[in-house]
This record gives sequence, structure tokens and C-alpha cells, in this order.
Amino acid sequence: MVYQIKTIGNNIDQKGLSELGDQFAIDQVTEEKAHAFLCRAQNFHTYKFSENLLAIGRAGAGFNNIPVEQCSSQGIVVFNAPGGNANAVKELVLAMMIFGSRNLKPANKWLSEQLGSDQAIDLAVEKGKKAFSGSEIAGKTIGIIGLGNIGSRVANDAEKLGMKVIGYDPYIAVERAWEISSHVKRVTQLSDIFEQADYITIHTPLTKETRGMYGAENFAKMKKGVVVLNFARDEITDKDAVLEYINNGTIQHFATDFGSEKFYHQDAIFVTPHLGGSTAEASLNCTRMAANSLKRYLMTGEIINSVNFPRVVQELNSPYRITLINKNVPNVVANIAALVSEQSINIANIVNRGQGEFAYTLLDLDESNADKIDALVDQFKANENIVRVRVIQR
Ligand SMILES: NC(=O)C1=CN([C@@H]2O[C@H](COP(=O)(O)OP(=O)(O)OC[C@H]3O[C@@H](n4cnc5c(N)ncnc54)[C@H](O)[C@@H]3O)[C@@H](O)[C@H]2O)C=CC1
Ligand SMILES: O=C(O)C(=O)COP(=O)(O)O
Repeated sequence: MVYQIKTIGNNIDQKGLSELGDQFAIDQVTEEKAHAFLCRAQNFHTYKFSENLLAIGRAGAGFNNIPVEQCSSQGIVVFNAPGGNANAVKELVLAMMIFGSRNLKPANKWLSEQLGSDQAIDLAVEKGKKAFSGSEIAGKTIGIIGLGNIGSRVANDAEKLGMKVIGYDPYIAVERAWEISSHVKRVTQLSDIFEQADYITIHTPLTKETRGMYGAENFAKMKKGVVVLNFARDEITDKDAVLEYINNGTIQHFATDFGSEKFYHQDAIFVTPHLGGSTAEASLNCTRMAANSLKRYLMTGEIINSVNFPRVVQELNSPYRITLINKNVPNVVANIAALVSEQSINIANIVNRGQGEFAYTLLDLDESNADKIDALVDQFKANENIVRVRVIQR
């Protein structure tokens, strides 16, 4: 079987796709006929997914561009590439902190307005540069909201650069907690970040809680002269609040990865065009990770790095594996077992894991008779609690 992968958009790293191998064809069919999409931040919220679509690989971290609940209910597994671009974002954030502290944007603008001979410019520079004297990050306090793949790296490197680091993350993953330097102080109140930090950076997904987190309520708690960064998601920022707190002298510099006309032509604001994850290394990492997850899912039914289904890893030693995406309701597993038994088939292995409203079931069968497998598949397809059925032959 050849699996049809459709890349969406033009910024998928081509080298990363070589992971897929011979059993995969890239961009040979229309979106309608593809088994899987591989994408970056393109918005899928208005998409109508075809019944042929089994999976979406997001070659990046954030997946708010994908209607995940709709995908779950259509039996589409969504994968992302956790950590694949974290170093890229971390480097840009550290650069932007220093960029802001040293007034490089207004300084560069002022310099480009100095005309004449090099000697004349030199004279103007030595006279005028004191207006752009900045401050150093060493010894200052950075407050980090979200200590995941990116936030934990920012925390550790900021500490190495001599900063005092405080972090807020009520949902921190155990693996990340282990990776973070013991010098990083965890705070349990978001207000501690806004009250204590000289630099504030956010590295969370866009959620109900984080939407508008950079807004007047939290900004009112900030110290004067703070540098604020948003390289997470646009909707975290209330733009009018940023302008208000720049104008009243609280925010010295605001750096964001998300463009808005409101932010152009402002000396205290530096905007990058969503470049956080845009390095050669990150693009390759993320495409490789997403491609590998798609390959594993399509070929073996195993799920790793999915955002809407649990991790399920199980070696296939039987002639057939049936994978089911089913509603996470009582008795489904018993019904599945009953349908298998009606066909007089023996179950070699069954794994069923739920996540929210849906669950994933791997059913390995001690049966080589294709007709019996087909009959069972028909039964599963007719079951109202089962939304997706696939057969994988060893
Ligand atoms: N500008 C860019 O190009 C990029 C932006 N991003 C954005 O950054 C976000 C974070 O990326 P990663 O660190 O890789 O994700 P991650 O999933 O490793 O970490 C996110 C962290 O945020 C924490 N969190 C969730 N809700 C929170 C809340 N209300 N308050 C405090 N912490 C909270 C989680 O517990 C987790 O530790 C992504 O979701 C994406 O939106 C990610 C990569 C590139
Ligand atoms: O990984 C993320 O969440 C990002 O925002 C990066 O998006 P991109 O892959 O550069 O379109």
C-alpha cells in the first residue's frame, strides 16, 4: 500500500520528508484523496476534511490552527512536533530581550537619519548616542509564563546569562520540571510574574486562560521600565493595553512575533513576522518528527506525539491489527470483544486508551482468514460508537 501525503503550504522542509520512505507518495493526489496532511501554521478552521483523511502532522508546536475536536469526532489523529522548534524560539527570545534593553530599534532608526560624510556621522554619533544608553540583562529578573519546551530552555539560558529567573506554570510536565535549573524559582501566582519581573516572556499555548493574558489587568501590576515579549500567540496580547502601557511609561519595550498595523511605526515595539520557529534546523526537526509520527501511525497504528489521542505503542506480532477510534463511553470494549467473538476470532492483544470524548483501540487478532476479518470490519463500521476503522496486515 502506498500512503498519500499532501503537504499544505509551501514551507515544509523537503529534507525532512525523506524520512517517509518508499511507501509514501508526496503531493501526488488532491487534498480530497490524501491519507494525511503535513502542515505548519496554516488555518484549518474553515476546512471540510474528506473521509479519506486519517491524520494531520503539524510540523511545529502550536496546534490552535487545527480544529482538534472536529478532527477527533471524524477519527482524524492530529500530531505535532513537541520541542522541535524550541531552541529556535529560545534563541530569538534571548536576542529580542537584549535588543529591547539596548534600545537598538530607535538607535538604528536615529543613525539612519544621520547623513553626510563618515566623519560627520561619527561626530553626530558620539554626541547623540547617550540618548540610547541601555541596560544589561545580568542581575535583572525575568518572569517566564509557561515552562514547557521553550520556557524551560529560556529559563535555563537566562540563568546562565546571570539573570534571576522566576517561572509560572500550574500545569508543568514532570519531564520539564526535571530539566529546569534548581536556581529557577517557581511562583504559584501569575501576579508574582507581573509584579516582580524586569523582563516578561510567555511560552504557553493559546487557551481560554492565556487569551488576553497580556492585558490591562496584569499590566497594571508591572514595574516601570519592563520589557515584555510575546513569541507564543497573537491573541495573548491586548494590543490597546500594550499601547496604553507604553504611553504611560510602564513598558519600555515590547517585542512580538505577530504583526499588526497598530504596532508599526512605534519606537518601543519590535515586530517579527512569525519567525520564532523559522530556522533551517527547526524546520527540519519538526518535519522529521511529524513525518515519523505519521509514518508510524499509518503503517503500524501506533500513536506518539498526538494532541488528540493518547500514546499507544504496541508491537504487532499477529497477522492482522484492527485500529478503532471510538466514543469514550461505557461498554465499548465489551462490545468490541463480543463482535470479535461472534466471528470466532481470538484476540491476541487489545489496548484501549481514552482521552476526553474519544478513545483509541488496537486490536491484534490471531486470525489469517481475510474474509473473517472483512466481516468483522463491517460489523465495526456499522457500530454507532465507532468512528474510524482501519486494518493493518503484518
Ligand atoms: N513564534 C513561533 O514561531 C512559535 C510559537 N510557539 C508557541 O509557543 C507555545 C509554547 O510552545 P512549547 O513550549 O513548545 O509548548 P509546550 O507544550 O512544551 O509548553 C507549553 C507550556 O505552557 C504551560 N501552560 C499552559 N497553560 C498555561 C497557563 N495558563 N499558565 C502558565 N503556563 C501554562 C504548559 O503547562 C506547558 O508547560 C506553543 O503552543 C505555540 O503557541 C511555539 C513554537 C514556535
Ligand atoms: O510551532 C509553532 O507553534 C509555531 O508557531 C511555528 O509556526 P510555523 O511552523 O513557523 O508556521
